[in-house]
Amino acid sequence: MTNPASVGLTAPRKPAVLIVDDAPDNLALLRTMMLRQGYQAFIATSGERALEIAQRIQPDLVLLDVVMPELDGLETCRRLKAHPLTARIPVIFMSARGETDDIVAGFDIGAADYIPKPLRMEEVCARVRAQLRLASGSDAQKEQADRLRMIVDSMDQGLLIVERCGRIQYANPACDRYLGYATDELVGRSLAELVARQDSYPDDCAAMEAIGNGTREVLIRHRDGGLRAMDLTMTPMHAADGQFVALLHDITHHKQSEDALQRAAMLDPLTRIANRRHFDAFMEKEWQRAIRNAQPLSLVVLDVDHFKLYNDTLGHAAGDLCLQKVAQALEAHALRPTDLAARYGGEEFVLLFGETPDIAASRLAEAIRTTVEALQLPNPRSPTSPWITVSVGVATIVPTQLDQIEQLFVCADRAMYAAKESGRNRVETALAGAAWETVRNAAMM
Ligand SMILES: Nc1nc2c(ncn2[C@@H]2O[C@H](COP(=O)(O)OP(=O)(O)OP(=O)(O)O)[C@@H](O)[C@H]2O)c(=O)[nH]1
Repeated sequence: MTNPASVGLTAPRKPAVLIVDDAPDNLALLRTMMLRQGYQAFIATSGERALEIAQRIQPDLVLLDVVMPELDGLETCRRLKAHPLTARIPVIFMSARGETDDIVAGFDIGAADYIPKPLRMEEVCARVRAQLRLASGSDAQKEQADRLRMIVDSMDQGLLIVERCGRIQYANPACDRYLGYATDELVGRSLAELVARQDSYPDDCAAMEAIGNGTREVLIRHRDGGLRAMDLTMTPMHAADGQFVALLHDITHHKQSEDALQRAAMLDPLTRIANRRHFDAFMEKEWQRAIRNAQPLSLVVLDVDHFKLYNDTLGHAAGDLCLQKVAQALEAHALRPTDLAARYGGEEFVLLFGETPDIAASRLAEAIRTTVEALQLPNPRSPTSPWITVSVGVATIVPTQLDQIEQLFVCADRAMYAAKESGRNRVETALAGAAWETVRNAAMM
């Protein structure tokens, strides 16, 4: 029943009471009483007429005589309850018969109350008042429930009501999109099952405890088998002990762009190989690992020969392309997870080879040098070669806590400059044994 007064959208209107009785005296008396109570009063002298009026005006209450010719009160009430427009209108029976069967039958078909005849007007008024109060209360409740349902149904976030052990009691329509299951398929499943976990828990309760209260980032197993990154917020429902409201917010796109940003921050934009920042961080980790495992670490520093001439002859754009090709050739030689090729700046590149002794590193450096030369990128004015070539310095160390990364760079740089000085397009290896000790001692002084 949509009584605008209970919705609170318009000015309160007087409750409307439909009085149905085949006795005109009764009708007149009741009508007067209802008007005096401040209600609108409508009258009908037969069941058929009552049904018509009720559908048209949808009163807030019907006072219905049981004994009437043709359509009696019981049948009228049954039809009122069967019609969607009038089903929720409270009906109070009035009957002189007072027989238990009638009273029971009346309540069974949905009557709200029963008043025996002869009518005592004060009692009639009190019962009408009570029923109107009840009806307006349940209207307001329904209104509130409808509004809540509308909000939950139209939410973009997934909302679940979950028991302490993770059993899902309710899921809103957004969960379908988030998890790939229709809402009724989710009811009864365990939320813990849907959350991908690294560790194993003895049971779902333990898993739910691990998920815990508050917001955390989780990977949700979608029905299609894929994993989706989501924020899961678990809030205990104080009104329902042991139950939680779980809110799911998809952050996959956010995570993807975050990952893309992170990856971009590690790459050199021109050559798409690692940049200096990434290389330095990688070097730091490999350095510490080499100390722990007492393993050799080799650094290769590489500089393009006569690159200024190349740029001046063929233009800066061709120079950029050349650097990209050299970078690809380098990266093709950094194959292990402990290897990394990076552009260190300008036309200078570096490669780190973890767990690689000097002989193997020199061989790798030589392979890189020949690969670049074999690219046959013409460098027409180079006095060294008709092609682009590189000068390469290699340094190897088994680092200890006493050593510093800079020492290794200094050695590899010196070797690279030595390669330049001795004619370019060659590999020079720095510091074996005593020579390395000289640098090590010099660094410690
Ligand atoms: N096209 C291009 N050129 C660059 C880039 N970064 C540095 N260069 C150029 O690389 C050249 C390096 O020149 P130099 O340091 O004089 O050395 P070089 O000509 O290679 O001579 P050697 O190293 O002695 O063999 C300069 O002309 C820089 O402008 C870049 O990103 N793109």
